Amino acid sequence: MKTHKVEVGNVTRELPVVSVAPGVSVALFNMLGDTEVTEAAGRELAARLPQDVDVLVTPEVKALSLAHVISRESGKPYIVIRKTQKPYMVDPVAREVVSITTGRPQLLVLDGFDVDKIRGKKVAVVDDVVSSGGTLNSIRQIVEEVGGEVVSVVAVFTEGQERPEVTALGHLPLYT
Ligand SMILES: Nc1ncnc2[nH]cnc12
Repeated sequence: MKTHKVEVGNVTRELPVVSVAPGVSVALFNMLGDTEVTEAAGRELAARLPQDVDVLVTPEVKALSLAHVISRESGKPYIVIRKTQKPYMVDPVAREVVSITTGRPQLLVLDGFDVDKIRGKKVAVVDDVVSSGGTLNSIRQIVEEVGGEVVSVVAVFTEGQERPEVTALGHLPLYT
């Protein structure tokens, strides 16, 4: 199988290059279950986080453990944007986004319970890979709708096009 070598802090990995749509392949980066990479990436990104950030916001599920490490290292709390609306949510705020890895529309939902933790706050969005920017745009809309301000975006990798607004540890090619 074709692979793509990456370095995250002092850790290296060979990412498998997999097809996600006809004519489109990605170097698949999945931190789930990879303690070493999650810890290395979290420490590196926490060190790059602007001081004035109040709260981290992350989409479930692949970036969740990364947000935990950045939170622990920086002392900033984090909020998780869910992919499904739960019956226990109070006045949820939702946006749809098309995911590059699934090709299907996906829901992003902020529990109304978390709105007060974002309103009037400076937010850093935490993600594993920023590719098309669709997830990022939807999260930005949700944050702004509830009165927060996205002042920083941190991700382990950007992918495809250059994204100077994203603080990342590396860049992945998009194979088309
Ligand atoms: N290369 C990649 N690995 C994992 N998730 C992704 N989402 C978009 N691109 C990705």
